[in-house]
Amino acid sequence: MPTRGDRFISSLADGRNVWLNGAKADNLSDHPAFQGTLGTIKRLFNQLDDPAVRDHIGFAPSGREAYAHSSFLVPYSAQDLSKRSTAFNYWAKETHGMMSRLSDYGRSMITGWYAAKEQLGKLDPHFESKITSYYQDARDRDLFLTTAILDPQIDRSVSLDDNRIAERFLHVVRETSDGIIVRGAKMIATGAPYTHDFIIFSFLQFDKKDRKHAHILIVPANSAGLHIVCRESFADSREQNHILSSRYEEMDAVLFFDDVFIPWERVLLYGDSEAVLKLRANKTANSLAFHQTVVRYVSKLEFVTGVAFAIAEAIGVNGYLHIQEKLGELITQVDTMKALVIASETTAKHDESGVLVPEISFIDTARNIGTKFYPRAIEILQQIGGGGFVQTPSGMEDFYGPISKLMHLYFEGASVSAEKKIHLFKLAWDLIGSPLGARHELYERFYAGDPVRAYANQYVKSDKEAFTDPVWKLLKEAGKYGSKRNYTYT
Ligand SMILES: Cc1cc2nc3c(=O)[nH]c(=O)nc-3n(C[C@H](O)[C@H](O)[C@H](O)COP(=O)(O)OP(=O)(O)OC[C@H]3O[C@@H](n4cnc5c(N)ncnc54)[C@H](O)[C@@H]3O)c2cc1C
Repeated sequence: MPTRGDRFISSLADGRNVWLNGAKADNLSDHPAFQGTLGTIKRLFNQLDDPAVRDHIGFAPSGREAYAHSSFLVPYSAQDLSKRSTAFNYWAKETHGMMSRLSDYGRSMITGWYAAKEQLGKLDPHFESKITSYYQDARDRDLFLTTAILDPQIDRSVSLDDNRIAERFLHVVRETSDGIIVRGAKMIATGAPYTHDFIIFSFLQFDKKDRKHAHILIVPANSAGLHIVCRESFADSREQNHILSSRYEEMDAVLFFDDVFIPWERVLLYGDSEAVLKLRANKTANSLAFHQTVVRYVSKLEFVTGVAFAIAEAIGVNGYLHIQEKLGELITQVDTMKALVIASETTAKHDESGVLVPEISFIDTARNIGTKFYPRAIEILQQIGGGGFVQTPSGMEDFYGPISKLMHLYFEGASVSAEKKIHLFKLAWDLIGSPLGARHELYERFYAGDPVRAYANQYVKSDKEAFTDPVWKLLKEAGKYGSKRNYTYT
């Protein structure tokens, strides 16, 4: 009997248009660009049917025997929230924080919209029934989801008032009694080649007149006219040399919508720019989804820290003060991120529908600070390993023969054999110097949106008087008691 993972793999043979290196990639599970990653996902999916671990990752929805992933669990209690967190943490640990879009992010967004359906139902009379049936379908059929939110990077200095932009950003070209037809493009969808459905909306600040661009859609990956255009693959099947690239290449893609039909039941909102902005900003969905990103991030920082410790020990530099200072800095990163996760969970509050929502201000802080932590962590790794990363040969096994003895002699480390040291440095190079490693640094800088505007937004959204009142109060008191001059503050 096929396993859940097998069913996931075979479901991808559904006629989707995945483009790689100028050609259509048909058999994804056998394709060198995808097979390692699909093997990883298959293993994770199978865990949901393994009695030894499934309770860490999933739950049995009422009336069903089969487990669903806990990203579909609507949290009403601290226990539910902790179950979600445990599930995110479990898959993140299994993949060393390197797979950011195992669909638990997209699934959490759908779960949030479903959980807040009564409030959100005010935006559109059909929203509640659409999101309810989609949520149940996605949960019970293990649908793999990802988001594609950004509009194509053509010319960021102009807006929809420019026709060149308006025509290329995703918009509705026709409405029929069965649905809408959309044209345009979206960047970037991580995990796109093996996703079932894309959650599509825009970061644009819409005007009322932008109704054709204002929509929130769920688009099946095999929709006719949809092209999934992948970047160059960073997968490398040489497991010993590229452990991370061989199993965690998530793939990013641009989506071309060449007149794609979307049935009304998958059009969550359309035409009302204000309603779209409200749904997009929904705190319940955003908190549940963003919570996953931060839990995942902790695992990644822990992994980088582990690699840094191992490198420092392997070459005997861990006794130097400045190395210890840098290793200590990595621990402060891990602890800061963990503390923010704990803070977001312990200060969670119930929304109007009784859903227990993690505190988003701590999550925003974690996502923002994370854009600086990861590049710094990689910099520390470089400072610790120095030239060791580029002296590493292809692998000891390639050198069995006349210089084998010399290899063992000269590649030996302070505390490890030459073989172990080479493996460790190759793993670290995959993290800091391979195409996959470079992509990860970019990812952590940008996945949560433009970091500059995200930081600025924390100021814009803040309760400014809570900060400035004590300042004015102190000045007022000082004027009254501490100065001969007569200040008058109003
Ligand atoms: C590896 C990777 C994977 C990703 N995966 C996904 C995904 O799965 N789903 C998804 O939806 N998105 C994904 N993203 C996209 C991500 O959300 C965007 O990269 C991010 O929001 C920044 O947008 P942009 O890349 O279009 O940069 P731009 O908005 O084009 O910004 C480029 C630079 O110009 C500046 N700039 C541009 N416009 C302005 C302005 N108006 N005001 C001030 N400064 C400006 C920015 O500060 C930045 O420095 C991914 C990104 C990366 C790098």
